[in-house]
This record gives sequence, C-alpha cells and structure tokens, in this order.
Amino acid sequence: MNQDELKRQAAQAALEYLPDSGVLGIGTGSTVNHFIDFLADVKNRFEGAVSSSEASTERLKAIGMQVFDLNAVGELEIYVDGADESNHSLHLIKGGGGALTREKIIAAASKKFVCIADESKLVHVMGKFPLPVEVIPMARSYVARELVKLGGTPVWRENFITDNGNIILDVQNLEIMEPVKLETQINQIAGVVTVGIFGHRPADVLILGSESGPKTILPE
Ligand SMILES: O=C(CO)[C@H](O)[C@H](O)COP(=O)(O)O
Repeated sequence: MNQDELKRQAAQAALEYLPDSGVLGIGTGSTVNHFIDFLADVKNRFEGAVSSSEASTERLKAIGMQVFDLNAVGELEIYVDGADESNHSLHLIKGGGGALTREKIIAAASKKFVCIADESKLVHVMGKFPLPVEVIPMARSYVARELVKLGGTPVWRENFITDNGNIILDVQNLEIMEPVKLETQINQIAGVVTVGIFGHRPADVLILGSESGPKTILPE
C-alpha cells in the first residue's frame, strides 16, 4: 500500500470513534480529506462540524455538512485530525498544512482528540519534520533570531499566508526531547501566534494505517 492508501485506512478506522450525534471537530490535511469523504455516508447523524481551515470548510460543505463557528457551539465530543509526527506519548507536530492555530484551538475545545496518520508518522523523538510556527508578519525576523537561540534553523515558508493572515517559519534541526517545555518556550516569544507542538494538548488516541491493518496507539 502506498502512503495515501495507509492514510485512507486510518481515516476509515476513525469512524468507529464517532458519537451518535452532535457537532464534530474536523482538522485539515490529506488524511482528514479522506475522513471527510467517509463522513459523507454518515453525515445525517450529525448537526454539523467545526472546521480548522477554509480548505476543510469547503470540503465539508461540498458533502452537505453544515459548518459552525466554534463560538456557536459548546465543548465538542470529538476532534479528528492528522499529524506530521507523533511520539509515543502522542505529543504531536502539526502545521504542515499551515492550519496549526485553529487546529490547536479546536483540539483544546474537544473532549477527545483522535489523530489519524500513516505509520511513518510515529517516531521516538520528534523534530525530523520541520516544526511549523505561525508568526505575526512584522515579527518574522525577531522570532527567527529567537528560534536560532533555541537551537533551530528557521526557514520562512515563502508565498504562504495562513487563514489568519500570518506567516509560517518551519524550524529545522530540532531534536525535541521535552515537547511540553519547548512548546511553552516558543509560545512565549513575542510575535508567535502558535507553535505546532501539541504537547499540552496531545492526542488521546492515534490510529495508524499500516500494511497489517489499522493500529490503535494509546499514550505511553
Ligand atoms: O497539521 C496539519 C495541517 O496543518 C496536518 O494534520 C498535517 O500536516 C498532516 O497532514 P497530512 O494528513 O496531509 O499528512
């Protein structure tokens, strides 16, 4: 199976975790796109969804799901989203698609975070995938200098603006031994909107597509 087929397998396995009704939290990315395709068959059970990006909103609307503003709904039962890397505690790196800030908000507002990915995303130490950081445009150079002090090599994601009107720095060469601590440190830099480490709010379940079928990983 290729990587996309493994993503699709994980997305299908996540259907088991859906509640009987209510409003769903929906993430962003190619794995979530498969999940939205599967949702089309069961969408009538749900009032609608809260979406983490304009791209997912468009796809949800295309399958006929109503999309709510997060402020219009209470705590969500479930949030389903992909990841760029996960460690065995289910701390994640997210933001490859640039939607990290809205993703982090919806994950925080949800009781259960089900992460879906192909098995290549599970690692012992995160940081091989460049860590996305959403930054207010005027702070780009300052934040980049601060990230260098933390040992990283920030690279400006050129020609990319987030749904919130900000820029992304992708930080290379990090070995993230203490994800929760690094998340706090980077979030304290003035001008940082969000760092793509999900340490304070890790996933609750990780479903990995694999050659031998979907694997369910719980935090160690
Ligand atoms: O964080 C994300 C978007 O901001 C995605 O979940 C992450 O990049 C994984 O994407 P894909 O499912 O395409 O591998």
